[in-house]
Amino acid sequence: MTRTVIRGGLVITAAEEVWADVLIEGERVVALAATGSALTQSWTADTVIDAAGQYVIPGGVDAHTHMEMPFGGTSASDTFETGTRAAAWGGTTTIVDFAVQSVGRSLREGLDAWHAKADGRCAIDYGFHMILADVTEDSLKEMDLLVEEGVTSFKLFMAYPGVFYSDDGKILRAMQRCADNGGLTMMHAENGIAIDVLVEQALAAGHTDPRYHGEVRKALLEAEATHRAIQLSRVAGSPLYVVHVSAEEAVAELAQARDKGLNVFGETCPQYLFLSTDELAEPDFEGAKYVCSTPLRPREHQAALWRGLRTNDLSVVSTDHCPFCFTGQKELGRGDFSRIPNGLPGVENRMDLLHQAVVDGHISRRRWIELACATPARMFGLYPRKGTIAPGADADIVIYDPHAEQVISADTHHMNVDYSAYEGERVTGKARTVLSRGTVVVDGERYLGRPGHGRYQSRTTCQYLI
Ligand SMILES: NC(=O)NCCC(=O)O
Ligand SMILES: [Zn+2]
Ligand SMILES: [Zn+2]
Repeated sequence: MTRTVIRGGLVITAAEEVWADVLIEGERVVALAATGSALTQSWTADTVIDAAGQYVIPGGVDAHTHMEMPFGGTSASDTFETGTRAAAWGGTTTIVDFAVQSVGRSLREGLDAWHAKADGRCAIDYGFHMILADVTEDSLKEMDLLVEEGVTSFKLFMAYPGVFYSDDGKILRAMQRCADNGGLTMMHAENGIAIDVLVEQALAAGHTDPRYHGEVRKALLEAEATHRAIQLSRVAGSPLYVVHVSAEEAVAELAQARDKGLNVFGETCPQYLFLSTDELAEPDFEGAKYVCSTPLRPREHQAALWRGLRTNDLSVVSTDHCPFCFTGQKELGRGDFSRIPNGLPGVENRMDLLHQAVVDGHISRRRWIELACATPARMFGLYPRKGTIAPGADADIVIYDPHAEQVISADTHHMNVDYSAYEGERVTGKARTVLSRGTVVVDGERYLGRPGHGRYQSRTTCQYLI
């Protein structure tokens, strides 16, 4: 079995920071010991990676991606091959993507379709959540089978009527099922019925520009849906994970629920922390690049998000990576903002943007790892195989240079999309060497990974419940 030693770095996990050497055998971490100790001196290895002056962190776990998802009359532009390669470049070594049930079809068909897209193509490890687009007696029964086979989380939509939307009755039934089978309900919490009225009224008034996307998808309608989702989950007795939280008022709903000791969790995304309605209002239809749902909010909301990340009212930062090219895809919505495909690229940028948050003093180094690696792994049943560096864990490890300076740009990124949402953003820190299950997949400017290295991850149920 190949032995690799990573020497001299600062190992950072959610629990501690320690100057330690890491011994890897094959695909797993087998030991950690203080740098320079007699024990580590005795370790022999086929490969020695010098991490002096660097951080040694667990590979990122991005629990919210949409590779090649059909949406808005087109398909997300990253395939599993290109998207997972870009993730690796950015220091993410596991994604959990959303398989989609089509209306009138079974969950099994949806899941099989996602395996067909992903299997044999991913550069890094991957798992699936299931989007419930059609809650029926049959699909409710199927949920139990999926949980048994390791698809343990289900996304429901209070938004997008006629596409993914479920009414409260369907949501309650799915939540009740999760209460029985241990699944975790993930909620897109926006009042889509009310939003559609406002969309119609905005278009009728000639308000067609991308910025109106932000105006009709009101913070109060995110907060209302978040509140309703929480009450429904209480009635059902099931845990709840609210995805892509962007509004201060929604964070307040989560905080109130969590103060009661409920198993209610929140996720936010870098776009809500670093971008705002200022970008959505860019002229010449450029704002379309920033159309996603929930929408970007006025900058004043960001303080509540950062606070939530510190207090754990928000527990996870995922990307909701759902890229659409500006040319030919976002352009579908010229003259009608409601036809702009919803979603932003970001799977490559998350670890760096969150490190910038460390540099800026918003969060600590350990909290960075907790939000981006450990908690998503726990939340979605991947821990401690993923999300930490410890004996027995998969050797998904990033040697991270905390002093590297970079400017984010579409000219240099690896995502298959023709713009960057963070174009020109200066960040300090960069993944230097990335290991996926013991294999070096990125080494400086060299990509050494391959499609098919990534392995499907069957997941246990949520390990984060109170
Ligand atoms: N978020 C977004 O705009 N697109 C992806 C689909 C979703 O997560 O709702
Ligand atoms: Zn969503
Ligand atoms: Zn999403």
